[in-house]
Amino acid sequence: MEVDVAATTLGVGGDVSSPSSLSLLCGLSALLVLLWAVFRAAETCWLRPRRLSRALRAQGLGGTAYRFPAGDLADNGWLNEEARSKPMPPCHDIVPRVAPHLLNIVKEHGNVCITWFGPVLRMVIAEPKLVREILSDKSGHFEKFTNKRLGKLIALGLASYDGEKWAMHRRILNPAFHLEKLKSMLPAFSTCCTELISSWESKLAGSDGSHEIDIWEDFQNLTGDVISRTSFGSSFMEGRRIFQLQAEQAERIIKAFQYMYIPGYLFFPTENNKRMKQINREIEGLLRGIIEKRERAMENDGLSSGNDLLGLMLQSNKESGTSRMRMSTEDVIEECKLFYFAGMETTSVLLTWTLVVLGMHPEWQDRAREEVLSVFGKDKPNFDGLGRLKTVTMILYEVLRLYPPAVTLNRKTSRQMQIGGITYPAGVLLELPIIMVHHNPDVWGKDVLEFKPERFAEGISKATKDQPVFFPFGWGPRICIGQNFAMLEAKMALSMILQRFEFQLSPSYTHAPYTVITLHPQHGAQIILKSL
Ligand code: HEM
Repeated sequence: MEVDVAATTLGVGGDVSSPSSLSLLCGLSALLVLLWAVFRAAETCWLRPRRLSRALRAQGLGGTAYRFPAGDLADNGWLNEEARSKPMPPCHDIVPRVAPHLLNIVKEHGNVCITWFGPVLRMVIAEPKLVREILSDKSGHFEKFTNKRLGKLIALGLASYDGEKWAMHRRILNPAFHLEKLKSMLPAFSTCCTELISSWESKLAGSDGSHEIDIWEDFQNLTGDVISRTSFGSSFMEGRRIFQLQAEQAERIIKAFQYMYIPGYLFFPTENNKRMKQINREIEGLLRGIIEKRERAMENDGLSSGNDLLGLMLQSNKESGTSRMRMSTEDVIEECKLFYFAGMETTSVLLTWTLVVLGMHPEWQDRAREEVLSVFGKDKPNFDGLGRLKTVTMILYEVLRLYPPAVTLNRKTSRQMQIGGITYPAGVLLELPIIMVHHNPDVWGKDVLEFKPERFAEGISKATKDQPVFFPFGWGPRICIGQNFAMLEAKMALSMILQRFEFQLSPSYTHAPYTVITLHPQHGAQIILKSL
């Protein structure tokens, strides 16, 4: 009998179901997968970045890897123990502390340069005009870059989509943020602020007339409550639970973030990874419950969708035409998750720095209070009055300039394109350090590091020498959808505080801004409150 040795060895033409052939097939497949994985890793981490780097360097661009201060990157982003323990004077020159890595690179290589985050190549673009050009995105060819797996654990939604999906979501969400709709949410804002004020008043009642308070935590609770009430109306208690879970999730994400350049890291069965997935499941379950309950009420009982963000979003979705032009329940869940992530911490950061800065500059605190009392007296602030607060608006803008909650923004080139005379291949990640643009003396003047709300006396467009380069809420088509919401909330809270209290920084306060996704006060924000 003749045996086809080659066919048998390879399992071709032989009995493929025999154990040895099967294991050979499995072995071959595993080898192919391994080869593919090695190729992908080499392509992503080595070949592609090097190709991009060569193309950019050939045009005269310089750069180096991020040089962090030596030491751990463990629990707070970029600062090591030594840098962390050093208090900084209460000045507003915070870039060396919050973005030393970017400052070093830009100092050495100029406002447009190459850098590396692990194996990932990024372009740092700190040139104000170019940042504006990129955010304006006239060509429509810039994309966001989001780690979709990590994003899913936080929130995907509007902020991470591109192209048609983004346009559809933005169109559906826009009506919920119109000023008229925000006006109807004002009672929710003032209810939450009243709760905060009452808790401060009761602390003061048991004291000798002044009391130290850490506003950082209080403002996070306030803005979390505002999002819960304005998003979910009567279901806001479930909203509160979501907000607690989201807060824990944010901390865990930060822990995971430092390992994210390891391929497949989120699949490792670490304690942190497992808990993040568990939290995400619980949040999604709660949100699905709230959404389905609301949809049932709208369909079966003919109830109106309500004037909260969820109701307005569902209503707008319903009116959006065919199902292809509508969001699915999963999409709505992601958008609700995003409201917390995009809207809670950013606004609490703004309020915190505002009180800290007004503690450093009591003359502006007095001016703001005078204005608030002249518009509202001791009455509850109303929508029209909040729109007339000029000094308060100037103060909030100046705080957003010096302490932008989102320190850097990012984009990706979706195809080859020219920016500032340089040709960028497709797929280049662009890091836009907003904080450096906001602290650039060439556009803001020599007094750039001083707190001078008067630079906004004639609005944003006149605050800088040339075109506006004020980007706390981004710019262009992807400008923050919640900016009016946030400004209204901040004005309401600040007005109610100024009506009742005066405050100064506590001696126990250490000025230590640092970035953990947004710009936090590292050691809290302790102020001393006195009743007026
Ligand atoms: C002081 C408070 C806030 C600040 C500083 C802020 C900042 C920003 C910035 C800088 C962007 C643009 C990101 C980019 O271009 O890459 C953005 C987008 C966004 N923000 Fe805000 N935000 C604030 C409050 C809010 C609130 C209260 C909400 C919702 C309740 C919100 C929801 C969003 C959403 C959904 C986007 C994505 C928009 C899009 O991509 O089309 N933000 N925000």
